[in-house]
Amino acid sequence: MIRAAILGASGYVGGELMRLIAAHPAIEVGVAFGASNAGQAVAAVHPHLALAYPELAFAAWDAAHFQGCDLILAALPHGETQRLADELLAPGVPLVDLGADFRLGSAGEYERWYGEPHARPDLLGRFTYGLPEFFRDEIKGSRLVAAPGCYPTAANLALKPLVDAAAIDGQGIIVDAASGVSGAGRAANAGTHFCGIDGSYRAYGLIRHRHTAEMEMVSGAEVLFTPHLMATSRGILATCYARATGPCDPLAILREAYANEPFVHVGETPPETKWATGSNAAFLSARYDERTNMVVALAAIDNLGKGAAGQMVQCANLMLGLDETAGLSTMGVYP
Ligand SMILES: NC(=O)C1=CN([C@@H]2O[C@H](COP(=O)(O)OP(=O)(O)OC[C@H]3O[C@@H](n4cnc5c(N)ncnc54)[C@H](OP(=O)(O)O)[C@@H]3O)[C@@H](O)[C@H]2O)C=CC1
Ligand SMILES: CC(=O)N[C@@H](CCC(=O)OP(=O)(O)O)C(=O)O
Repeated sequence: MIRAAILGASGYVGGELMRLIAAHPAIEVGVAFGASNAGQAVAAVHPHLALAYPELAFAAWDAAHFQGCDLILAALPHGETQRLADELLAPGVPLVDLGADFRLGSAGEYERWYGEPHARPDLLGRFTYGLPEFFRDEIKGSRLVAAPGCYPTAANLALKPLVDAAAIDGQGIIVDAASGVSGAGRAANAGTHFCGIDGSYRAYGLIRHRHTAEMEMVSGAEVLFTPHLMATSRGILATCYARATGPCDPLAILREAYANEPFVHVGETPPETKWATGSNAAFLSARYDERTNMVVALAAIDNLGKGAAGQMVQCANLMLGLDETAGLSTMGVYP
């Protein structure tokens, strides 16, 4: 078995990673870092994992724990992987980072969108962007992968084939996407606790949400992105609007682009977030409107699945030469 070290194991993504790895045929948890809960049983923070990890406890941060690990999976707040970079790279084992630290192409772009200078610009060029549907071969040959998170994954899956086929204008694309509250991480604040979200629906991060950068970098188009928070635990639905370059069949373009993709389903029915819950699946649809000459393209994923932990496992499988789908489900939990 490949032994994985998990950073941020006490977080929502960390918990989902451990849930997936518990059922993975070739990967097991070597060490689960969770400094704030060091010494406590994993089940004290993730009770749903009690049967899967009856004896495992969270470890305090210590790079010595990497000894005997063959894979590092980092699910830390952005900034943390830059800070720990030397220790994470020292073991020389594959690293999948889900934070935003190494996703953008340049230190300038990082500073522009994250509002702080990049601490390790020397390493930026060494990471591959971990969206397998577009960068599979590069991921296979990489030791360092920066996996994208939920909003950019959903938007880019819906948009990139349409931009590449020149079916839509690359200027002025609008992405409205709604996220379940787990997208904001484990710690509640006034905006994310029950009373802040129950029975309500709101936009946030207007004009300058940092995920705009990854949407533009991967799709190659100009994007105006508005995230929304919906009163559910999991799920992302991205609804993308673009001016068509002429009459087109966007559904056919998406079907062809993803015909051989194990985790992407393209269908006529507008997708729902619930279809993807607990899985690594992405459900897409699209339409052309003759009246307005616009295309609308939709993507639904589980923010913790294809938008986070599932994506990390899919990348790790590719990097390790395993079956890409190992340990990952294509089926949501429904109803
Ligand atoms: N939630 C989601 O749907 C998605 C999240 N992401 C990204 O994945 C990463 C993890 O997200 P998520 O699991 O939701 O986050 P959480 O806040 O739920 O968990 C983060 C974990 O990181 C650890 N940590 C280490 N250093 C710090 C620090 N300086 N400040 C706060 N926590 C720290 C904490 O554990 P401890 O203190 O015990 O070390 C904590 O449990 C983030 O970069 C996030 O943006 C990306 C895609 C989707
Ligand atoms: C609902 C919610 O708050 N979502 C988060 C996105 C979390 C995430 O995916 O962050 P990274 O991909 O940058 O790691 C947000 O909008 O900031």
